Amino acid sequence: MEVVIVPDAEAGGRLVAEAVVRLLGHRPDALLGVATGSTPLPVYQALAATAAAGGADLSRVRVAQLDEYVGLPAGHPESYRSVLEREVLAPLGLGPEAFLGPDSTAPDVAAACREYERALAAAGGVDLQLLGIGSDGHIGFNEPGSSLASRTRIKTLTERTRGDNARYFGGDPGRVPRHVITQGIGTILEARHVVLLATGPNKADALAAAVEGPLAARCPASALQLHPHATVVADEAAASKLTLAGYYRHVFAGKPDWQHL
Ligand SMILES: N[C@@H]1[C@@H](O)[C@H](O)[C@@H](COP(=O)(O)O)O[C@@H]1O
Repeated sequence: MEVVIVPDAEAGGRLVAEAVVRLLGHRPDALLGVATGSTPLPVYQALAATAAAGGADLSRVRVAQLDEYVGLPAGHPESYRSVLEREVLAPLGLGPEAFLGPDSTAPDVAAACREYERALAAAGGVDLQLLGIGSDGHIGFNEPGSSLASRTRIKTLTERTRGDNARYFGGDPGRVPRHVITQGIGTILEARHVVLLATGPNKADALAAAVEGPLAARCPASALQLHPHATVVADEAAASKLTLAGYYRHVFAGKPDWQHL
């Protein structure tokens, strides 16, 4: 796992956007796995700015959803599909044909999860998966205790995650859906490159457990230790509890020009 410590969220966004642009240079129709939450926003903003300046052709890129609430009506402004339409598809100039996601309003949600797995495989798999990290170490909506081999399925949110996400529901954790669909940890690990972003002091404990703790279902993000091409991009605050931070900085500072993220 490569750990890159950046001065702030914007610098992290630029770095990851550069990796996406490089990927699109040799795979213009790459399938980009996109996460919601506040953390990846600087990536989407940097990508949109690069495209607007003529530095990237996003016309053929495709995006795949990581997770979704269950129980919100189609088109609800806080459904992750709506969020991704606002924060990713619209700024990148992509239409609905570029989008892959599970149907969380299907009468048979379990079948919709299986169907989404099939759709991801039929699309050739995810080339680069962007991830944030929950304060409890979750990735996607794989809460602590999730099987490290799990596939796309229904999960129940912890009260902590409902509390963290209450800010999108008028501050009321009771309005945050209890159930969600998430790509499984096994699904996420099939992406060819996984990039986890972490910013802010409230991610420091989770990030330390993910990067330097034991591989354990207790911290779902620790599963990235198994991935052959995983990159962690963290700001100083999120990286503040990494005991090997000095080594990570040393590695990145001495990285050969030809070796990209
Ligand atoms: N399901 C999402 C995750 O994909 C995201 O990583 C996490 C952190 O969000 P934020 O980046 O806003 O801290 O929130 C939600 O629970």
